[in-house]
Amino acid sequence: MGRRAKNKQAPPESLDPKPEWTSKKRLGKRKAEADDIDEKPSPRPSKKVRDLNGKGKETTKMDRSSSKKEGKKQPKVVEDGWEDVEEGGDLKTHAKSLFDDDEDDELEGDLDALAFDEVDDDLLQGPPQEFDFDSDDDDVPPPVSLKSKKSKQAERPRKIIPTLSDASSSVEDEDEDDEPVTMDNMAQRSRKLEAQAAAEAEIDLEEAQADAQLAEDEEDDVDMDADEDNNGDMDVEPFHLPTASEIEQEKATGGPDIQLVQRRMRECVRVLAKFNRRAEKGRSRSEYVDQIVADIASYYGYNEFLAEKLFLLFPVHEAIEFFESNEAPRPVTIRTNTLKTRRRDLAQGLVNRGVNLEPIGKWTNVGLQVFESNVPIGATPEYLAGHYMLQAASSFLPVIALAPQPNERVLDMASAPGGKTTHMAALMQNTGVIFANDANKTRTKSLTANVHRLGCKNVVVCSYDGREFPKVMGGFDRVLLDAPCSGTGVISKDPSVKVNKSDRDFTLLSHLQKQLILCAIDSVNPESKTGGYMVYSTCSVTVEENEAVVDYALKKRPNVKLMDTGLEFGVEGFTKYRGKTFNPSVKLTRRFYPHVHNMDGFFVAKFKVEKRSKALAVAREKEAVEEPVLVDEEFMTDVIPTIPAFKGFDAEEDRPYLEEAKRKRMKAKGLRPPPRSKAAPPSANVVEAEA
Ligand SMILES: C[S@@+](CC[C@H](N)C(=O)[O-])C[C@H]1O[C@@H](n2cnc3c(N)ncnc32)[C@H](O)[C@@H]1O
Repeated sequence: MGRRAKNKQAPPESLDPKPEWTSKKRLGKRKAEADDIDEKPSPRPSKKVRDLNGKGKETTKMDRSSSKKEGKKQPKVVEDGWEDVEEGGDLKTHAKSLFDDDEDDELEGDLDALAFDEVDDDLLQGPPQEFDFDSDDDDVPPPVSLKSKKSKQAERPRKIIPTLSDASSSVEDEDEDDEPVTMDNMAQRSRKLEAQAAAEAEIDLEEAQADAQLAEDEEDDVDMDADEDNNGDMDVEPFHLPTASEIEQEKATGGPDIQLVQRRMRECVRVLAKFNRRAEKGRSRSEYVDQIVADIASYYGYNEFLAEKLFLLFPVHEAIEFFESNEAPRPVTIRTNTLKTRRRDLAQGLVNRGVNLEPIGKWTNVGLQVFESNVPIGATPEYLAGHYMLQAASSFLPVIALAPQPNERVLDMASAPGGKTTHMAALMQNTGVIFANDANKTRTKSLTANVHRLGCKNVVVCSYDGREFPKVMGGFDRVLLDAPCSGTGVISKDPSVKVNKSDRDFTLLSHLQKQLILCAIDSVNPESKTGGYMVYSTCSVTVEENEAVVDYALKKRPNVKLMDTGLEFGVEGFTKYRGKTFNPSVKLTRRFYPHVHNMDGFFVAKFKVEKRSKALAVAREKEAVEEPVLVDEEFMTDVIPTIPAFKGFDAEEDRPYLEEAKRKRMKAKGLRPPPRSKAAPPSANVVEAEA
């Protein structure tokens, strides 16, 4: 679809009130059918996802408000406490004062000069090349106007596992959402939302307690499980996994019925939660896992390989939440370009055009979340004047973690189309120098366009393979490697990821990422007076693109260590994953998930680079050795039992242990061990007695 078409406001969709799940639809084509919108209005409120501003805002907000705000409202501009803050300042302090009532009168620049009374959408869209809608994951403007998101939301499949939080999808919020956000009511609404957040926290606590109670009740409820349906009714047919021939038959008849798949997923979740009690006799855990993965793949339209890879990242119940969240769009967010304006002024200008927006949250002093707009948000005069960048909230994170300082020398190793480069330029107040590199020359065009549009004067654009650094240049105070990745964190934006990634892609990507991360580290000046940092990020959630890459870097470069990212939220990185153990410090990395943080899936790791020295290498090696090593029980026989007051080896005493160890080793190699000698085999009791 061309850009023009993408930006055009979609005509209102008619929503047939026929319940979505009454139709006997077959799976597979569900996402592709245009008439789905008519057929499947969501029968209940969309899932509420906790917003990062801590206000408990819901993604459904856009839906509700969009229908209410048809007229071109021109809210009057008032002094409402949109106190803007210096980029790079103390975020926490500024966050506190974000909605204070003292107004900063000093206006920089005059937006009126740009103000258009009537905005002609088509005119504003202009020729395609004027806008950077390049395919970068982070900085893609909404493909259609905000209003059309409404129909996309309505398309969302019903949740498989309803949670308590769904029930609390607040009715109370609706009154508030009826009202457009204006400069008048913004501070007041913010306070209200914060109160709601507190209430939500309480609800969460109650939910957790209720869950705990439920778990306890389930313990006592042994016999009921077998015949209960999801509503607790006793007379439904007990669930059984389909046999191979039943599956064959399903395939022959065009795939399973959607309701059947839903029920099967629900039941598999239930069984896997308490396998020993609920599984059918003779069925293994892996059979249930295989079934639920196959059903997830067909229900949500993934290839089975990726469905399994993503499924395994989470506890079963949470995995469904993750897949669900990929079906809903993330909030549309913009980043104020503080080189040209202040957030308050930008918000004022956009509100005047009928844009419904709010600050994203306290963790950023430049982000705005757009709920609804009468004008295409990627083509307002403010956009064209470079006052903001359309940018996913998640893509602010690596820049915040890197925290580039004025007058530094910075490398953005994979930078197109420049969302993060231009953010860094703003934090550096257009001082110092940023080398914005991208291997893809074509993509550097949109990077250059953004650099110009946003008025960044400290950026040098270049196009090398990142693996050529630091040979081409090095000695940077800070380096950002926002690595090329599979995009498993941005599936809601690019659903093609669901089917176009194979095992080989992940292997190749992980390999490239490992090469790039070493080059990024080596490009840092360890003697930098102000920095010496490297941030690695991806918009993917897979372990091989994230923790495994970071762990590899730690192993290969003893002169680096992981640091706290400084980000206020996010889930700790994995230190163990499916039999792999990573350096314990990998838990300092941060993961971000759509179903938890209501932003794209993302990963951020921050490294401090020190001077290479032999002593450091030895120290790191020692640290690594001193870490507890998990040994498979199979090999435990090689370990000499710890005996208090150990007085040295006694060959005769140790013989049974050594013999036993030898027997096990031989068995492991498939050899037949010799019969045991007459000496008693070692046992814990013997050791204790001897001790
Ligand atoms: C996730 S995108 C970067 C997004 C960018 N940081 C931003 O915020 O706008 C990854 C980029 O890596 C580039 N890339 C791929 N392989 C590369 C390589 N070997 N060296 C440098 N850049 C590469 C791609 O062209 C792509 O633009």
